[in-house]
Amino acid sequence: MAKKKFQAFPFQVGQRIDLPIHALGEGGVGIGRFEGAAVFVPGALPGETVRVRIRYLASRYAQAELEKILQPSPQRIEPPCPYDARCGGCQLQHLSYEGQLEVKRRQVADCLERIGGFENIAVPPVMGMEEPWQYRNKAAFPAATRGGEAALGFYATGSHDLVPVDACMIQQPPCNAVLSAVKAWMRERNITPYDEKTRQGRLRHVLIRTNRRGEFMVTLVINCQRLPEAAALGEQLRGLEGFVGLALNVNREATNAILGREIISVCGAPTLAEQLDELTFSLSPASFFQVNPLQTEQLYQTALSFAGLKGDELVFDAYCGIGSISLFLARRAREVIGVEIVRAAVEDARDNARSNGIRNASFICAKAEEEIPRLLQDNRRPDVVVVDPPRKGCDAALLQAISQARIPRLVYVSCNPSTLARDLKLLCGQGYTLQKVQPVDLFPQTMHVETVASLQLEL
Ligand SMILES: C[S@@+](CC[C@H](N)C(=O)[O-])C[C@H]1O[C@@H](n2cnc3c(N)ncnc32)[C@H](O)[C@@H]1O
Repeated sequence: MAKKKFQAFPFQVGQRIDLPIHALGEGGVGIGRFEGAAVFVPGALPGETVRVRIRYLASRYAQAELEKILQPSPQRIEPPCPYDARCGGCQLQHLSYEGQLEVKRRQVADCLERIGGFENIAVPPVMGMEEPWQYRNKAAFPAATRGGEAALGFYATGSHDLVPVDACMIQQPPCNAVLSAVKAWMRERNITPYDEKTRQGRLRHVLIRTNRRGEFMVTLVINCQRLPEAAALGEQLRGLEGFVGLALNVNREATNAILGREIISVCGAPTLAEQLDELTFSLSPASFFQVNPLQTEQLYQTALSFAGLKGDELVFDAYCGIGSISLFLARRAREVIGVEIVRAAVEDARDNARSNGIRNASFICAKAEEEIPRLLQDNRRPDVVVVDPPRKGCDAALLQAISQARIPRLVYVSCNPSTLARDLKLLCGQGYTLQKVQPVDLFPQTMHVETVASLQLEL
């Protein structure tokens, strides 16, 4: 059954209206209201008045195309990246960095108020970067044929249309030189890009992982079992400063997942090392790792300070990934137990603990919502629980178990302010008080924001 349209849209498709923009929504889309109806306008900024053409009426909102900026925001700037209008990677390059941080602060405050019902919580300024460029340590460039030529680039927003790129301004420096070398090799060796429709072509993605020491590792995701020409690429990459390794990843499935299971080393080392604070992490092509190491240190230091550890605590780290937060905490706690659903990440976490000489952190491969209640039933009572769930937030069963066990302190690290606000509301309905929140900018030029919240059990 077709969804009922908003009762009284005061306009029709194709109509032009002038609209003040008051907020940014998901994906950095400007939001305005016209006679009560919400209108989404890509490219428009809060504080602007814009002329738009209505393109689409959904059940509760309209989408419109920006035709003219009648009154620009003082925070509007010329996007420095030449691919900005087409590439789907960044959404906020047309907004000054100061403006980006304020938009993110307001987004967190708005979710806490609207979804969480927290009216009196002060959201401090977002912890931003001094230099909000060249921060990413990982890029996955899809390959495709464009204009009869093999190309690497990024997809346009909401599509699989490749925008060929020569350089990306948010990647750490070695990435762009490596990208050029791989593209030259593709042309010289006639490496055919994968075609999603025909499922023909050999190269699907090029993954470039870098670190703050200027080192890099390349993984070619291929739609075949072997790629003999990769040896020649290995030779060329060895000539670039910072080369660590080249690997193949076989992915022959008709899937949107970038990586397949099999990884074959071509030359060099199979992992790249990255340092966070004094901890060293060894990253294989498939390992999850935060993409902005400098800001990850800020995020984890904030979580650590919110945890208020004195040295004799037992801490649970739910959704621990490769154990990076756990290892940060373990240096200040008696014991840390991390719980993570992905087996390979748990193995990485154990290796990382070993290689950093940390003996008081252990890792369990399980669903947090099942394992943590089990640990609590076995009388393992933590002093602090840290949670860092995926975008959908924590499973309600986990939050229920934590509050029933009356765990004194909780630190919530979140990549989604909406689900954070939902979960904080639930916890505060069960005896916790929200003490403070701190947003941290791990993804400059994009709409994403991380937030750390601290909760205390009311006595
Ligand atoms: C946002 S990441 C956090 C990773 C880690 N704390 C870090 O900072 O690198 C969320 C993690 O939760 C894991 N995960 C997803 N669902 C889970 C579940 N039900 N139980 C345990 N872990 C889960 C994912 O595999 C992922 O590693």
